[in-house]
Amino acid sequence: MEPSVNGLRLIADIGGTNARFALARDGRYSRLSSVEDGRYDTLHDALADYLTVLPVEERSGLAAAIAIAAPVAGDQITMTNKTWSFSVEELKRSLNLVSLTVVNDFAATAQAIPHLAESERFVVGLPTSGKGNIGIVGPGTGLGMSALIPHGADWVLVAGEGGHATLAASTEEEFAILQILRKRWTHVSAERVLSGAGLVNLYEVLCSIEGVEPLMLTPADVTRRALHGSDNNCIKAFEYFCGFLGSVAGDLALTIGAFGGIYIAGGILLRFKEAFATSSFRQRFESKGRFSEMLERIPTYLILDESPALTGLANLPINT
Ligand SMILES: Nc1ncnc2c1ncn2[C@@H]1O[C@H](COP(=O)(O)OP(=O)(O)OP(=O)(O)O)[C@@H](O)[C@H]1O
Repeated sequence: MEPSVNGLRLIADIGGTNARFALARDGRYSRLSSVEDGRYDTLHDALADYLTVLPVEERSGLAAAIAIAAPVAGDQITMTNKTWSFSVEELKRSLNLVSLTVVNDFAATAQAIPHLAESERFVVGLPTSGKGNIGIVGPGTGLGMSALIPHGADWVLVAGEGGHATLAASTEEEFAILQILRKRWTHVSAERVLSGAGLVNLYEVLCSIEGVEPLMLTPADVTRRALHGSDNNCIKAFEYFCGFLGSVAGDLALTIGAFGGIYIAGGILLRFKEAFATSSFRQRFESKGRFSEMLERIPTYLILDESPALTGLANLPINT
């Protein structure tokens, strides 16, 4: 990768709803700008708009690193929960960048973990520290998942698409919810309940179980009505959301042997850390039959930084 002319790195965290842009140098970033993706037709337009407000001396000869909510393999990238699609090579050329690195957004989030300040992670449950493999799971527009594996003094990033793995039920009530969701989609992935849209799906299913007509609610409406205690099905939707997340996070911990902990990212739960801490999340995380004792020793953290992927991109070991 070519270094930038002035040591600056353009970084961008592109989610299914929100895009965040900044300029990084020496592992830190500034000039943060957050916008809704919906304002632009293409990623090129969103990046070009950010670049135009930068002073000329900062915008020329830039190297760039982008974290995107999409599988990253090869030159052509297509976002999962958005219609944006682009060629890495063409984007680099059209924006006049000296280099462009594109990684999965949860790979960049994983890269941020060793750089998080104590104040940016909120412990949920009893164990407060651990050592070893780390798992990351994050409900936002979609459900991201990744792992960080220690390798000598370094880390190996593992980006996957675990949010699209099949969701399992652990109780009769969850089974009833899945039965209804299976009428909508033949494959019910974890993302169908563990995302903004997933909160609404849970609310609608709970209404249908009770035989009441659901209101047209946004994800933010569901959490607001849940936390105000004003709507029983919203309260239950939030509770099922946290319970399913505990189960999925526990599965990730078992799968990768995450003795270094599981980190919860994404733009939803950091707004509700107290309610999340008192939910069934941790009990469900540990509730893994004969392996409960193993889970009891694994810490779980909520990341309080809204875009840890930017910190990850600022620290990505590339030559800028
Ligand atoms: N107060 C809230 N309560 C519940 N959900 C919310 C709230 N505010 C926003 N959301 C939902 O959070 C989601 C956006 O999350 P986030 O900010 O992590 O977006 P993103 O980075 O674009 O997502 P992703 O990386 O998953 O593609 C949307 O589905 C939105 O409706």
